[in-house]
Amino acid sequence: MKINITNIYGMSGQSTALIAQNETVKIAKKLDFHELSFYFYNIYSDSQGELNSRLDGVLAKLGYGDIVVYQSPTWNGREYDQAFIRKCKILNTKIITFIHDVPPLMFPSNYYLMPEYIEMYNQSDLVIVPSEKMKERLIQEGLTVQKIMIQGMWDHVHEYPLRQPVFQKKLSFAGSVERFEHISNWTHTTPLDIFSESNQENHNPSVSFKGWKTDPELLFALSEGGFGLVWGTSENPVDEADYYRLNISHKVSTYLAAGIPVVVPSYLSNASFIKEKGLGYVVDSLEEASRLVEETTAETYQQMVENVYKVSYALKQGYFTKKLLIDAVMQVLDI
Ligand SMILES: O=c1ccn([C@@H]2O[C@H](COP(=O)(O)OP(=O)(O)O)[C@@H](O)[C@H]2O)c(=O)[nH]1
Repeated sequence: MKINITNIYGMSGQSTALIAQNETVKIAKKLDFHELSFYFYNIYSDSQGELNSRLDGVLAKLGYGDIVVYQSPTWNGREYDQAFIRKCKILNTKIITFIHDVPPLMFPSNYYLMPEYIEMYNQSDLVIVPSEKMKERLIQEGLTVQKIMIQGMWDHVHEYPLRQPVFQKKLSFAGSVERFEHISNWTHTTPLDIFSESNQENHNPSVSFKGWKTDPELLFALSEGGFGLVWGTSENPVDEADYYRLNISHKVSTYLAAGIPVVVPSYLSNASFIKEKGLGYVVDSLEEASRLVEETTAETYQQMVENVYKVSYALKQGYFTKKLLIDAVMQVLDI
């Protein structure tokens, strides 16, 4: 019996979906998982026969009774994922569905697809969901799988030599200004560095655009000091779409892996972890975010950096994912 894990290729290197799946596989390989690779393409250009042959190629190494960790979705459309699951079932594999994103919840226009996604999830022996809130939501939608695990945190694996963060009253935001549009209009006291692709001309003196950085560049720049800001797609939390509350944020892990404390909205699904471990501030508005950073003393900052250091080690080594994957496999094996 082998343990396999799916992966995706062919998307833009700036796609967080691709980064998250690739990173999970990098960690899983350290645990001797075998990779099943999907290419991102327009599946509607395939006939049924072509799609079938393509999947047979992907599954060539899959053995009867193996375990498959299916990183969901493949982003090739539900028909592709459904065909993949059917093939896994023919080989009597045990399926661990690792839900990264739930397309019917991401965009209201896709909500009608929910029954089909729930049906796919229900074929699993175990489901990994990002948060407790997502678990509750999917159960409401009809999820019946008995074994459900909560992911809670992304890892951010790296071995870059970074700096020792220095106390600065500064915030950094690493995320697309197209998606988090309001962030460029930041008007609060604390200066904000934005790491994003952007063609906007910047006339805002409180904001400094740093451009899109590669992973080592980004982590090095963040490690200089200050705080990492996490915020949803709406400036006002009451307007925030449900999805950001159900998911877990990648940038939280990026900041922590760079060694800096974070400022996160109270609706973030893992806000309580940030609070309990003293990794930064949990706030209800951007005004509060700026105010708390302004009020921070050098001693408080140093204490936070020390707290972050321990979590940072775990994230850099991929411990959250390793633990999750090992626990998931043990559970489907009833050990
Ligand atoms: O200059 C940049 C800015 C962002 N990122 C990556 O993009 C992620 C943020 O993606 P997203 O905004 O989708 O994260 P989330 O909304 O989940 O926090 C970060 O964690 C980084 O890994 C990067 O590599 N370079």
